Amino acid sequence: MDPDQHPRTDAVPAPERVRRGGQVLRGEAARRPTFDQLLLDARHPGDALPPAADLASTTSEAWRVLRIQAEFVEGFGTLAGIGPAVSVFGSARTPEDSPEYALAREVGARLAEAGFTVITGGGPGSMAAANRGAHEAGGESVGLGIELPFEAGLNEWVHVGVDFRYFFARKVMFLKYAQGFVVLPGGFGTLDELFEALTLVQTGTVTRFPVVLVDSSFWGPVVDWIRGTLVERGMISPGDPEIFHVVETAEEAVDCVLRVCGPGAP
Ligand SMILES: C/C(=C\CNc1ncnc2c1ncn2[C@@H]1O[C@H](COP(=O)(O)O)[C@@H](O)[C@H]1O)CO
Repeated sequence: MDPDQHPRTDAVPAPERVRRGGQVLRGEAARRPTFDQLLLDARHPGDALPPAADLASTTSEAWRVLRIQAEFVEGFGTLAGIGPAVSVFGSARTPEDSPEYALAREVGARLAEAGFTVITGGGPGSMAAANRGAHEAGGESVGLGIELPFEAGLNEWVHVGVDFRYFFARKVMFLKYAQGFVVLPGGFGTLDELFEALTLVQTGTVTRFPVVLVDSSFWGPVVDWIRGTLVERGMISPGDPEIFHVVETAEEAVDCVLRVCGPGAP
């Protein structure tokens, strides 16, 4: 179904103005679902079209494939020249006056000083802090934004930004252009990005890829569960917890990245 003809979503109140790729939507039109919702959310009526609408629906699905392809082309084209990079993940909700924000900012700065481009989700909170740190340290700051049902936009510290419509296309970019991940305290989004990275290393899809968790007071219970329950119940191999490293400070995080994948790494 063409997004222009799609019924609006009631998931969130209509914001003033949103962007959908090249479109700018205002008022009631801003309640239309995002491209990712149209693709993935089974509640949308496009999934239960009557037979007469099948042809139109099929044609529209085919066009969607091209839009997805275009997203990869744009991402590859924009990021191809960025040099050694580290992706930093963390909460979108981190307040600017919090210790977590200061930590993310220092991580961004130290990564930039070590010669890494800093890639984040381009949003607010810890993402903005890491981009800000990289910017302030004179480094390169990349934001891979995502179109959400509400207006978000790239934070002001992003030098090179790409706005994605599809989460899965964006996730490929985080990984393809980074030499490692630094994971700060965060919620579902951060956990999703962490476990994706762990799975890819575990399955040998990516190798020599440091995954560094910062702040054991936050990550401790997750790490205990992984090292305890997951290993004891045979859900992962005893060596799998070695895929990630837990550190306390921004300095240790960058040292750890350099140890695993830096110029002098084994
Ligand atoms: C919640 C708010 C804005 C959300 N905006 C986002 N912009 C870009 N990337 C995002 C956003 N929200 C989540 N992400 C991705 O997930 C991670 C953070 O998620 P968490 O659940 O907050 O841990 C982050 O690394 C992003 O890649 C308005 O404040």
